[in-house]
Amino acid sequence: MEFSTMAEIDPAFIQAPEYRPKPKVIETNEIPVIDISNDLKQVVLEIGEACKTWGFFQVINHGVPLQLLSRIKKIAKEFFDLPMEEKKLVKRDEVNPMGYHDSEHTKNVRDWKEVFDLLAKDPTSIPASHELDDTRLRTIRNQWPAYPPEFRDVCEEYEGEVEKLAYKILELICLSLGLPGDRLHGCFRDQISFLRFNHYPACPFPELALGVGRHKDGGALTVLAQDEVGGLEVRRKSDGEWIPVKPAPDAFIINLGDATQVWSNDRYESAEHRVVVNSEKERFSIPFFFFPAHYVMLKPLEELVNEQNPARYREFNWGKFFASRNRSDYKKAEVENIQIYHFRIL
Ligand SMILES: O=C(O)CCC(=O)C(=O)O
Ligand SMILES: [Fe+2]
Repeated sequence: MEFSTMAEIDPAFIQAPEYRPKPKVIETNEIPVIDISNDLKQVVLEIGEACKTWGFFQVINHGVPLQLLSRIKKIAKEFFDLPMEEKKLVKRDEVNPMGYHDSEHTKNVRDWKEVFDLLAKDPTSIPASHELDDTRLRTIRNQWPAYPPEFRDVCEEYEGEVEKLAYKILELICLSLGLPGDRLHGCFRDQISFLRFNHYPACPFPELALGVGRHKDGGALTVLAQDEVGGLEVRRKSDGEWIPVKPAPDAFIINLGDATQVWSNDRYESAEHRVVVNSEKERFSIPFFFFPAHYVMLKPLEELVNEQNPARYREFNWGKFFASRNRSDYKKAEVENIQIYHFRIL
Protein backbone atom coordinates (compact mmCIF):
# COMPACT_ATOMS: atom_id res chain seq x y z
CA MET A 1 0.00 0.00 0.00
CA GLU A 2 1.23 3.48 -0.74
CA PHE A 3 1.94 5.76 2.21
CA SER A 4 -0.35 8.51 0.97
CA THR A 5 -3.47 6.33 0.82
CA MET A 6 -3.11 4.64 4.19
CA ALA A 7 -6.20 5.36 6.27
CA GLU A 8 -5.39 3.05 9.13
CA ILE A 9 -1.91 2.26 10.28
CA ASP A 10 -0.44 -1.04 9.13
CA PRO A 11 0.71 -2.76 12.36
CA ALA A 12 4.13 -3.36 10.75
CA PHE A 13 4.90 0.34 11.36
CA ILE A 14 3.97 0.46 15.05
CA GLN A 15 6.87 0.96 17.45
CA ALA A 16 6.83 -0.72 20.87
CA PRO A 17 5.59 1.81 23.46
CA GLU A 18 9.10 2.40 24.91
CA TYR A 19 10.45 3.44 21.49
CA ARG A 20 7.67 5.81 20.48
CA PRO A 21 8.55 9.49 20.31
CA LYS A 22 7.53 11.55 23.33
CA PRO A 23 5.10 14.39 22.65
CA LYS A 24 7.39 16.87 24.37
CA VAL A 25 10.60 17.51 22.46
CA ILE A 26 13.75 18.75 24.18
CA GLU A 27 15.00 21.95 22.54
CA THR A 28 18.74 22.52 22.70
CA ASN A 29 21.56 23.92 20.63
CA GLU A 30 24.15 21.67 22.18
CA ILE A 31 25.12 19.71 19.08
CA PRO A 32 28.21 21.48 17.76
CA VAL A 33 28.28 23.33 14.43
CA ILE A 34 31.91 23.45 13.27
CA ASP A 35 33.32 25.81 10.64
CA ILE A 36 35.93 23.55 9.05
CA SER A 37 37.47 26.41 7.08
CA ASN A 38 38.92 27.80 10.34
CA ASP A 39 42.48 27.36 11.58
CA LEU A 40 43.35 23.63 11.41
CA LYS A 41 44.43 23.30 15.06
CA GLN A 42 41.20 24.83 16.25
CA VAL A 43 39.09 22.65 13.95
CA VAL A 44 40.87 19.48 15.12
CA LEU A 45 40.19 20.40 18.77
CA GLU A 46 36.52 21.07 18.07
CA ILE A 47 36.11 17.84 16.10
CA GLY A 48 37.78 15.82 18.87
CA GLU A 49 35.49 17.32 21.49
CA ALA A 50 32.36 16.76 19.36
CA CYS A 51 33.36 13.14 18.64
CA LYS A 52 33.92 12.45 22.34
CA THR A 53 30.73 14.00 23.63
CA TRP A 54 28.27 13.38 20.82
CA GLY A 55 29.61 11.33 17.95
CA PHE A 56 27.49 13.83 16.01
CA PHE A 57 28.17 17.35 14.70
CA GLN A 58 27.39 19.65 11.81
CA VAL A 59 29.97 21.23 9.49
CA ILE A 60 29.77 24.51 7.57
CA ASN A 61 32.13 25.99 4.95
CA HIS A 62 32.69 22.40 3.91
CA GLY A 63 33.65 22.96 0.29
CA VAL A 64 30.71 21.18 -1.35
CA PRO A 65 29.27 23.73 -3.83
CA LEU A 66 25.97 24.96 -2.43
CA GLN A 67 24.43 25.07 -5.88
CA LEU A 68 25.13 21.35 -6.28
CA LEU A 69 23.54 20.73 -2.89
CA SER A 70 20.34 22.48 -4.05
CA ARG A 71 20.38 20.55 -7.33
CA ILE A 72 20.65 17.17 -5.63
CA LYS A 73 17.83 18.07 -3.22
CA LYS A 74 15.68 19.09 -6.18
CA ILE A 75 16.18 15.88 -8.18
CA ALA A 76 15.54 13.81 -5.04
CA LYS A 77 12.07 15.31 -4.78
CA GLU A 78 11.47 14.96 -8.52
CA PHE A 79 12.36 11.27 -8.39
CA PHE A 80 10.13 10.43 -5.40
CA ASP A 81 7.27 12.43 -6.94
CA LEU A 82 7.20 10.00 -9.90
CA PRO A 83 4.29 7.54 -10.13
CA MET A 84 4.94 4.28 -8.30
CA GLU A 85 5.04 2.30 -11.61
CA GLU A 86 7.97 4.44 -12.71
CA LYS A 87 9.87 4.03 -9.42
CA LYS A 88 9.26 0.28 -9.50
CA LEU A 89 11.26 0.11 -12.74
CA VAL A 90 14.41 0.64 -10.66
CA LYS A 91 13.29 -1.39 -7.65
CA ARG A 92 15.93 -3.31 -5.78
CA ASP A 93 15.67 -7.09 -5.41
CA GLU A 94 17.54 -10.07 -3.97
CA VAL A 95 20.13 -9.87 -6.74
CA ASN A 96 20.63 -6.12 -6.88
CA PRO A 97 20.51 -4.28 -3.56
CA MET A 98 20.79 -0.86 -5.25
CA GLY A 99 17.80 1.16 -6.44
CA TYR A 100 14.35 2.01 -5.12
CA HIS A 101 12.88 0.41 -2.01
CA ASP A 102 9.87 1.22 0.16
CA SER A 103 9.72 -1.40 2.87
CA GLU A 104 12.85 -1.23 4.95
CA HIS A 105 12.76 -2.45 8.53
CA THR A 106 14.93 -1.25 11.41
CA LYS A 107 14.97 -3.69 14.32
CA ASN A 108 11.96 -5.53 12.86
CA VAL A 109 9.63 -2.53 12.67
CA ARG A 110 8.88 -1.02 9.29
CA ASP A 111 10.25 2.49 8.63
CA TRP A 112 7.90 5.23 7.38
CA LYS A 113 10.02 6.04 4.35
CA GLU A 114 11.00 5.18 0.80
CA VAL A 115 14.63 5.17 -0.35
CA PHE A 116 16.84 5.11 -3.43
CA ASP A 117 20.39 3.73 -3.05
CA LEU A 118 23.37 4.07 -5.35
CA LEU A 119 26.97 2.94 -5.13
CA ALA A 120 29.79 5.44 -4.93
CA LYS A 121 31.90 3.13 -7.10
CA ASP A 122 30.12 1.27 -9.90
CA PRO A 123 30.61 -1.70 -9.96
CA THR A 124 31.44 -2.66 -6.35
CA SER A 125 32.52 -6.05 -4.97
CA ILE A 126 30.99 -7.27 -1.74
CA PRO A 127 30.91 -10.69 -0.01
CA ALA A 128 28.39 -13.04 -1.62
CA SER A 129 26.93 -13.87 1.80
CA HIS A 130 27.36 -13.19 5.49
CA GLU A 131 28.55 -16.78 6.16
CA LEU A 132 32.12 -16.65 7.46
CA ASP A 133 33.31 -19.72 5.53
CA ASP A 134 31.91 -18.44 2.23
CA THR A 135 34.78 -16.58 0.51
CA ARG A 136 32.90 -15.83 -2.71
CA LEU A 137 32.33 -12.25 -3.79
CA ARG A 138 29.56 -10.73 -5.87
CA THR A 139 29.56 -7.69 -8.05
CA ILE A 140 26.78 -5.16 -7.65
CA ARG A 141 25.86 -2.24 -9.90
CA ASN A 142 23.76 0.89 -9.97
CA GLN A 143 20.33 1.21 -11.53
CA TRP A 144 19.44 4.59 -13.02
CA PRO A 145 15.92 5.94 -13.42
CA ALA A 146 15.00 7.54 -16.74
CA TYR A 147 13.47 10.52 -14.90
CA PRO A 148 14.44 13.14 -14.02
CA PRO A 149 16.80 13.04 -17.03
CA GLU A 150 19.71 14.76 -15.24
CA PHE A 151 19.48 12.37 -12.26
CA ARG A 152 22.63 10.36 -13.03
CA ASP A 153 24.84 13.38 -13.84
CA VAL A 154 23.85 15.23 -10.69
CA CYS A 155 24.33 12.12 -8.53
CA GLU A 156 27.78 11.40 -9.94
CA GLU A 157 28.93 14.99 -9.49
CA TYR A 158 27.53 15.11 -5.97
CA GLU A 159 29.10 11.76 -5.03
CA GLY A 160 32.55 13.11 -6.02
CA GLU A 161 32.14 16.19 -3.83
CA VAL A 162 30.62 14.48 -0.81
CA GLU A 163 33.31 11.78 -0.94
CA LYS A 164 36.00 14.50 -0.85
CA LEU A 165 34.33 15.92 2.24
CA ALA A 166 34.17 12.45 3.84
CA TYR A 167 37.96 12.04 3.35
CA LYS A 168 38.51 15.50 4.83
CA ILE A 169 36.47 14.65 7.94
CA LEU A 170 38.22 11.28 8.27
CA GLU A 171 41.52 13.14 8.19
CA LEU A 172 40.39 15.58 10.89
CA ILE A 173 39.21 12.67 13.04
CA CYS A 174 42.58 10.92 12.68
CA LEU A 175 44.42 14.13 13.60
CA SER A 176 42.16 14.53 16.64
CA LEU A 177 43.26 11.05 17.78
CA GLY A 178 46.92 12.04 17.43
CA LEU A 179 47.38 9.98 14.26
CA PRO A 180 48.67 11.02 10.83
CA GLY A 181 45.82 12.54 8.80
CA ASP A 182 45.97 9.83 6.15
CA ARG A 183 46.24 6.94 8.63
CA LEU A 184 43.01 5.28 7.43
CA HIS A 185 42.95 6.33 3.78
CA GLY A 186 44.19 2.91 2.59
CA CYS A 187 41.07 1.22 4.00
CA PHE A 188 38.93 3.12 1.45
CA ARG A 189 40.84 2.31 -1.75
CA ASP A 190 38.10 -0.15 -2.71
CA GLN A 191 35.40 1.47 -0.62
CA ILE A 192 31.89 0.02 -0.67
CA SER A 193 30.31 3.39 0.20
CA PHE A 194 26.85 4.28 -0.99
CA LEU A 195 24.62 7.27 -1.31
CA ARG A 196 21.01 7.07 -0.16
CA PHE A 197 18.02 9.28 -0.82
CA ASN A 198 15.45 9.13 1.98
CA HIS A 199 11.89 10.36 1.55
CA TYR A 200 9.68 10.47 4.64
CA PRO A 201 6.09 11.17 3.53
CA ALA A 202 3.87 13.11 5.94
CA CYS A 203 2.56 10.54 8.42
CA PRO A 204 -0.94 10.52 9.97
CA PHE A 205 0.42 8.48 12.92
CA PRO A 206 3.59 10.29 14.02
CA GLU A 207 3.14 9.15 17.63
CA LEU A 208 3.23 5.44 16.65
CA ALA A 209 5.67 5.18 13.73
CA LEU A 210 9.23 6.36 13.04
CA GLY A 211 10.88 7.42 9.78
CA VAL A 212 13.89 5.34 10.80
CA GLY A 213 13.93 3.37 14.03
CA ARG A 214 16.80 3.80 16.49
CA HIS A 215 20.09 2.52 15.09
CA LYS A 216 23.79 3.16 14.66
CA ASP A 217 25.45 3.53 11.27
CA GLY A 218 27.96 0.80 10.53
CA GLY A 219 30.80 2.34 8.58
CA ALA A 220 33.45 4.96 9.29
CA LEU A 221 31.19 8.00 9.18
CA THR A 222 28.06 9.37 7.51
CA VAL A 223 27.83 12.72 5.72
CA LEU A 224 24.17 13.72 5.70
CA ALA A 225 22.36 16.49 3.85
CA GLN A 226 18.89 17.25 5.18
CA ASP A 227 16.18 19.75 4.32
CA GLU A 228 14.66 22.37 6.64
CA VAL A 229 11.87 20.17 8.06
CA GLY A 230 13.75 18.42 10.89
CA GLY A 231 13.09 15.03 12.48
CA LEU A 232 16.55 13.54 13.03
CA GLU A 233 17.23 12.89 16.72
CA VAL A 234 20.38 11.73 18.46
CA ARG A 235 20.52 9.94 21.76
CA ARG A 236 22.38 12.04 24.33
CA LYS A 237 24.97 9.91 26.08
CA SER A 238 24.72 11.64 29.46
CA ASP A 239 21.04 10.83 30.08
CA GLY A 240 19.73 8.81 27.12
CA GLU A 241 17.31 11.58 26.04
CA TRP A 242 16.52 12.02 22.34
CA ILE A 243 17.81 15.39 21.13
CA PRO A 244 16.69 16.88 17.79
CA VAL A 245 19.44 17.86 15.34
CA LYS A 246 18.29 21.31 14.23
CA PRO A 247 18.51 21.84 10.50
CA ALA A 248 21.25 24.41 9.79
CA PRO A 249 21.06 25.93 6.31
CA ASP A 250 23.79 24.66 3.96
CA ALA A 251 25.40 22.49 6.65
CA PHE A 252 26.18 18.79 6.56
CA ILE A 253 25.58 16.54 9.54
CA ILE A 254 28.41 14.15 10.34
CA ASN A 255 27.92 11.12 12.52
CA LEU A 256 30.46 8.51 13.47
CA GLY A 257 29.86 4.88 12.62
CA ASP A 258 30.78 1.61 14.30
CA ALA A 259 34.09 1.24 12.40
CA THR A 260 35.38 4.49 13.93
CA GLN A 261 34.32 3.35 17.39
CA VAL A 262 36.35 0.15 16.95
CA TRP A 263 39.40 1.89 15.40
CA SER A 264 39.43 4.42 18.24
CA ASN A 265 39.08 1.63 20.85
CA ASP A 266 35.97 3.38 22.28
CA ARG A 267 37.56 6.83 22.60
CA TYR A 268 34.83 7.82 20.20
CA GLU A 269 31.44 6.16 19.96
CA SER A 270 28.99 5.80 17.12
CA ALA A 271 25.87 7.56 18.32
CA GLU A 272 22.42 6.04 18.27
CA HIS A 273 19.93 8.06 16.22
CA ARG A 274 16.43 7.87 14.76
CA VAL A 275 14.06 9.91 12.61
CA VAL A 276 10.64 11.09 13.79
CA VAL A 277 7.94 11.95 11.27
CA ASN A 278 5.17 14.53 11.36
CA SER A 279 1.63 14.76 10.07
CA GLU A 280 2.08 17.93 8.02
CA LYS A 281 5.29 17.87 6.06
CA GLU A 282 7.19 15.36 4.02
CA ARG A 283 10.96 15.35 4.59
CA PHE A 284 13.99 14.49 2.46
CA SER A 285 17.53 13.57 3.51
CA ILE A 286 20.60 12.31 1.65
CA PRO A 287 23.17 10.32 3.66
CA PHE A 288 26.54 9.28 2.20
CA PHE A 289 27.70 6.17 4.04
CA PHE A 290 31.50 6.16 3.97
CA PHE A 291 32.31 2.43 4.11
CA PRO A 292 35.76 0.74 3.99
CA ALA A 293 36.65 -1.96 1.42
CA HIS A 294 35.05 -5.36 2.09
CA TYR A 295 38.42 -6.99 2.90
CA VAL A 296 39.30 -4.54 5.71
CA MET A 297 39.75 -6.24 9.08
CA LEU A 298 38.44 -3.93 11.80
CA LYS A 299 40.26 -3.73 15.12
CA PRO A 300 41.48 -1.02 17.48
CA LEU A 301 44.41 0.88 15.92
CA GLU A 302 47.76 -0.22 17.39
CA GLU A 303 48.78 3.36 18.19
CA LEU A 304 45.74 3.72 20.46
CA VAL A 305 46.29 0.51 22.39
CA ASN A 306 48.77 -0.15 25.20
CA GLU A 307 49.04 -2.04 28.47
CA GLN A 308 46.89 0.44 30.38
CA ASN A 309 44.41 0.61 27.56
CA PRO A 310 44.23 -2.82 25.91
CA ALA A 311 42.21 -3.56 22.78
CA ARG A 312 38.51 -3.82 23.57
CA TYR A 313 37.53 -5.63 20.38
CA ARG A 314 38.81 -8.67 18.60
CA GLU A 315 39.47 -8.34 14.92
CA PHE A 316 36.58 -8.88 12.51
CA ASN A 317 35.96 -8.55 8.80
CA TRP A 318 34.09 -5.42 7.75
CA GLY A 319 32.59 -7.02 4.60
CA LYS A 320 31.00 -9.85 6.59
CA PHE A 321 29.75 -7.40 9.22
CA PHE A 322 28.17 -5.32 6.44
CA ALA A 323 26.64 -8.41 4.79
CA SER A 324 25.11 -9.57 8.10
CA ARG A 325 23.65 -6.14 8.75
CA ASN A 326 22.01 -6.04 5.36
CA ARG A 327 20.35 -9.41 5.61
CA SER A 328 17.25 -7.91 7.19
CA ASP A 329 16.80 -5.51 4.27
CA TYR A 330 14.81 -8.11 2.40
CA LYS A 331 12.87 -9.85 5.09
CA LYS A 332 12.23 -9.29 8.72
CA ALA A 333 15.03 -10.99 10.59
CA GLU A 334 13.95 -12.98 13.60
CA VAL A 335 17.19 -12.20 15.39
CA GLU A 336 18.87 -8.94 16.31
CA ASN A 337 21.28 -7.62 13.71
CA ILE A 338 24.97 -8.06 14.32
CA GLN A 339 26.48 -5.33 16.50
CA ILE A 340 30.06 -4.44 17.37
CA TYR A 341 29.57 -5.50 20.99
CA HIS A 342 29.49 -9.06 19.70
CA PHE A 343 33.25 -8.62 19.15
CA ARG A 344 33.95 -7.04 22.52
CA ILE A 345 36.65 -8.63 24.64
CA LEU A 346 36.48 -6.29 27.63
O1 LIG B 1 17.10 11.09 7.59
C1 LIG B 1 17.96 11.29 8.45
O2 LIG B 1 18.12 12.40 8.94
C2 LIG B 1 18.87 10.19 8.92
C3 LIG B 1 18.70 8.89 8.22
C4 LIG B 1 19.54 7.80 8.79
O3 LIG B 1 19.90 7.79 9.95
C5 LIG B 1 19.99 6.71 7.92
O4 LIG B 1 19.52 6.64 6.75
O5 LIG B 1 20.84 5.90 8.39
FE1 LIG C 1 21.56 6.44 10.28
